[in-house]
Amino acid sequence: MKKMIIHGGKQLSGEVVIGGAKNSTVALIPASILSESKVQLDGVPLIQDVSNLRSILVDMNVPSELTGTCLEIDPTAIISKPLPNGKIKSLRASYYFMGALLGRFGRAIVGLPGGDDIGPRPIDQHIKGFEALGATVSNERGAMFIQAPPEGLHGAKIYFDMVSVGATINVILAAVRATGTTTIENVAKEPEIIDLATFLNNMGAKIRGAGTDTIRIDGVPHLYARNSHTIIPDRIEAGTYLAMAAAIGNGITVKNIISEHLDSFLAKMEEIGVHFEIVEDCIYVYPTGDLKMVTVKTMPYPGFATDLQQPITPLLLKAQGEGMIVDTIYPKRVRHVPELVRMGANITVENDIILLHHTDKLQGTDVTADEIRAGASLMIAGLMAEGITTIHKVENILRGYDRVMWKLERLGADVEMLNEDEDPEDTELDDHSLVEKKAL
Ligand SMILES: CC(=O)N[C@H]1[C@@H](OP(=O)(O)OP(=O)(O)OC[C@H]2O[C@@H](n3ccc(=O)[nH]c3=O)[C@H](O)[C@@H]2O)O[C@H](CO)[C@@H](O)[C@@H]1O
Ligand SMILES: C=C(OP(=O)(O)O)C(=O)O
Repeated sequence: MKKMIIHGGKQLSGEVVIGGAKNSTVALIPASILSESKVQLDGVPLIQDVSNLRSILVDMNVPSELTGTCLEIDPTAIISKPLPNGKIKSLRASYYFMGALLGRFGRAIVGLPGGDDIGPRPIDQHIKGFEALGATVSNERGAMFIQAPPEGLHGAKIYFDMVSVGATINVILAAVRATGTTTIENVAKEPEIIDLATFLNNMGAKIRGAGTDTIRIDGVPHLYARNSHTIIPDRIEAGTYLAMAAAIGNGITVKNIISEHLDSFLAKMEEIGVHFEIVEDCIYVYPTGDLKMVTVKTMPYPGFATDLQQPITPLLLKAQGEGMIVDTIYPKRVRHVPELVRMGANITVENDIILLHHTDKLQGTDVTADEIRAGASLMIAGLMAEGITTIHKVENILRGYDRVMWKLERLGADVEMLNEDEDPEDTELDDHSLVEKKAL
């Protein structure tokens, strides 16, 4: 286990470049096994989730090579193998191997995914989609057994009961090589879904409507990757650095952003009173003055992302007045609150609503990152706080934030990462080599 030590209170400035979207990448890597030729992804974030997915590919005889941020995946000698345990449990998005294996081989045995504790995360809509395509699905000792009929999957009309990113992607992966036409209604509209559809269409798939409420897929028998695919920038990483820039920045430019993907977040920043300027794919955040407290309500895209409610919280603590955060996607996503309270934040949770009050100053202390965005929230709070903040379970941050230590240091932050049992005097770990070491 690792810990991050932050010597807080230093104003940050300069530039930070956003990496490829985690939530695209973790779908694109499983999707690559649908190709019958080599796949190349550009702009891959250097995160633990990517290392873990690559290690799952190895179990299927799919080698991959990471050069800088370019990942080449060779699925040409793939073998159909059950994946009931192991790395599957290490991340949520491993469930995309259900749809991808079903689409490629007509069968999948995949362990139930692990991942962050952010409240209940059922997969009933994924299963409903697979069944509509003709598959039989059973849960045996913690693994999903999914089997297409002897004649293969067939197109179907599917209506999701709720908007789900994961179910939308998983059913696309299964349906893309099915016979006939699949129509999925009430789908998620996230940019990462458009990214996946673009990737698959460039391999010969016929997917229309990604980014709208209804997706139509005409199944094709084979898919071949021919060009390299550049992953869209991570809008959640971008929002995290924008919130950090507003909270503790003395003028920061966040580069490689598609600002339209952050419309609801940027509207909220304006409402709070943050001044920023958008120039092409960069956003410059001015040092902030007086800020106004607001209410944040998370919604499916294009609404305010649940993944950004925690990163924006420390900034809101600087605002005058009282505010609240209502997470309609994950109402139990409040693991950061008791930790922020230990840092002196005036924040409470009542009936799953986070109540925010102006907080004059935060004080560094020992806190734990129980999940990725709670970790981001604590990281920003630690940078704002007086004294030293030690964040435990920092792996939860590294699983989804590209080269975070290096990026923070370049902004002028005084941060270091150590093994749990090490003293600050011992050798410091660097996040890049940490992730790289684990990459294959
Ligand atoms: C890898 C990835 O892209 N992760 C994102 C994805 O997670 P993920 O795809 O798991 O989240 P979903 O969009 O599926 O979840 C949305 C809501 O639907 C519920 N639900 C979902 C599926 C289902 O079968 N049944 C059901 O009840 C969930 O409990 C949740 O309340 O979208 C979330 C919501 O934007 C983000 O926080 C995650 O960062
Ligand atoms: C909850 C998240 O991711 P995952 O779905 O991979 O757990 C997240 O990125 O905030």
